[in-house]
Amino acid sequence: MTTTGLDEVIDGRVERIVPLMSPMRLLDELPLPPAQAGSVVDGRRQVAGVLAGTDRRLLVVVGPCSVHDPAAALVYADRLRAQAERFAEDLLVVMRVYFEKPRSTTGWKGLINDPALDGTGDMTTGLRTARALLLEITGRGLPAGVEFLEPLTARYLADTVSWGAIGARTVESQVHRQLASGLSMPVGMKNCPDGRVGPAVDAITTAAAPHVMPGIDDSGAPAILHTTGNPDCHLVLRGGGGRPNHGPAEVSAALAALRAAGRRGRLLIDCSHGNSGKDHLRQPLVAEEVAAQVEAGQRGIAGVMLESFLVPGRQDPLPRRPLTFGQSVTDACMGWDTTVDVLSRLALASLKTRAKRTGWDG
Ligand SMILES: O=C[C@H](O)[C@H](O)COP(=O)(O)O
Ligand SMILES: C=C(OP(=O)(O)O)C(=O)O
Repeated sequence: MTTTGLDEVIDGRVERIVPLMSPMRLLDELPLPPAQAGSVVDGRRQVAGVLAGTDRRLLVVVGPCSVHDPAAALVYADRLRAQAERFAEDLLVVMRVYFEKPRSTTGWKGLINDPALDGTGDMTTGLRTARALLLEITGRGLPAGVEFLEPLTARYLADTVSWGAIGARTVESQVHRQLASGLSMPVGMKNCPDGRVGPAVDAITTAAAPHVMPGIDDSGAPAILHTTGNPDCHLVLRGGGGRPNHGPAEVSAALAALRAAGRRGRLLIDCSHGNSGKDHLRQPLVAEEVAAQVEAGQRGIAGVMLESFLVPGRQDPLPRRPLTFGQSVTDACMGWDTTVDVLSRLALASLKTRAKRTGWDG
C-alpha cells in the first residue's frame, strides 16, 4: 500500500491557492452611493417595464463584447450617454459592461479573471477594476448590463447592475438558473449555442422559482442561500447551430414556446453572435430586420442587444504590441458611427410603432 500526503489527495492538481478579499471588503472600499443605488433600481424598474410592455420603448443593451481597458470603456460610456439622452423617448439604453467571458474551449476569460490579459489571473485587481468601472458608469446615469458567469463574483458587483444575462453556454446549468433566481435585476436567458430555445425557456421557468443553494455571504463565509425566484427573466434569441433565429418565423415560434410554458411573451434579439455569424458588418442588417418586424407590429420584441465599441472589428492581444484603443479583444464589434446609425434606426421603429398605437401619424 502506498502512503500519500493529504495535499496530494485533496489538491493534486491545484498548484496555488491565493486569498481573495471578501465581497464586504470590496463594497466598503468602493461603496455604491445612495443616489447611484437609486438609479440602479430605477434602471431595473425601467427594464422590467419595457419587458412587461408598460414602458413602450425598445430596450437596447449595447456595448463592447468585453471590457479589457476601463479608459476606453469610459470614453464609450460618455458617448453612449449622449445618445441615450438623445433617444430617451424611444429607447431605453443599457450599456453592456461584460467582464466575464464564457469560452467554447479556451481563451481570455475577461477582465475579472485576468485583468493583465497575460494569464497571471490577478482576480483581486480584476474585481476591484470591474467594480470601480461599474460605479463610474452608473454614476453617469447609464444603467449597466453584465453576464453573470462565476456565481461567486455576483456578490462583488450585482448591486451596481440593472440588467443581467445568463449566456448560451451556461443556460442549461442548474447552478446558473439558481443564481438568476436570487438576482435583483431582470435577467436575459440566451438560447443554446446549437440553436435550441427550449433550455432557455426552461431556465426562465426554473429561475422564477425559489431555490436553496450553497454560496457565500457578504463576509465571504460559506452560506446556504434561500432565493425568492426572479419573475423578470426573459428570452434572448442569439441564433446558433450555424443559423440565425431573429426572423419572423423563429420569433413567432419562440413566443409560442414561451406562452406554452406559461411565461410572459416578450423577448430580446441579440443582433450579434449566431444571428450575425459573428460578422460585425452584419449586425446593422440584423438590426434592420428586427426594426422592420417591430414596425410590422410584432409586439413580442422588447428590444435588442448590440456588440459595439469605439473602433470596428477585433484584435488579438500580442506580446510587446500595443493594443488599438477602443477595439474589442474578443468578438468583433460595430464601430461607433455605425452604432449611432443603428440606434437611430431602432429609435425610428420604436417611434413609428408607438405613434401607430396611439393613432398619431405626425
Ligand atoms: O461573446 C464572446 C464569445 O462569443 C464567447 O465568449 C465565446 O467565444 P469563443 O467561442 O471564441 O470561446
Ligand atoms: C458570450 C456571449 O453571448 P452568448 O452567450 O450568446 O454566446 C456574450 O454576449 O458575450
